[in-house]
Amino acid sequence: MSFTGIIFDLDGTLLNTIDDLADSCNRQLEKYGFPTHPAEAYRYFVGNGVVKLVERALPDSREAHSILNTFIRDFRADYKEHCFDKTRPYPGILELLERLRRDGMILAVLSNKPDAETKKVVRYFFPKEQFHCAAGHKEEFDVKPDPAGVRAILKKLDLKPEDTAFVGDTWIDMQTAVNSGCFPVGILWGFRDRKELEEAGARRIAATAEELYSILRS
Ligand SMILES: O=C(O)COP(=O)(O)O
Repeated sequence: MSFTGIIFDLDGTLLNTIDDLADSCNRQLEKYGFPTHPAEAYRYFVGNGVVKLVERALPDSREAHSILNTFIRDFRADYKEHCFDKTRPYPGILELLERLRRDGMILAVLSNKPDAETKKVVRYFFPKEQFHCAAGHKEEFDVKPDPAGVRAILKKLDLKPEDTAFVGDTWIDMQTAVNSGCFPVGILWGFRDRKELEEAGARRIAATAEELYSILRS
């Protein structure tokens, strides 16, 4: 396969965001008097966007349902303040992106994080010219695995799905690739395991950033 463009998932693929997401959400749970969760549990709460994350973290009670929207607002405000505390790029990621950029690849990010938070962390952790486009979830699109977000990026960057790889760490990302006609590449350093990626349609799977480079440039 030779690709012209690569779209990356963000949380669990480029950045290890789990501790800041868990800390922010747990702070709100404490504030509202609900039980908190270990950071490990958030590996399965994260992936389908902020609404699902909060629904999974809150108890299934009338009281919790009634404060859902306020809770989401408070969580987002807190996360915006703390999204750089413990978050870091995974090993080898900065070098991998720089190599791909020097090779002339067109690089983009598509996250289920809200668009404002996505742009904020991408601006903070990566050089300005690294990505041709970085987008999160916007009101006008459904979240991944709906292909609308990918289609908007392909259109904006004048890329064809068959020339584009989609790289991610969850079934949601692999299904997004399948649904949009991009080539699904799974990675193993994120929040989920090989079985989940294979069952969701991953065509190749990388265990290290070096291996990912070989897959993307083979
Ligand atoms: O915020 C989420 O649910 C996940 O974000 P991601 O799409 O970058 O993994």
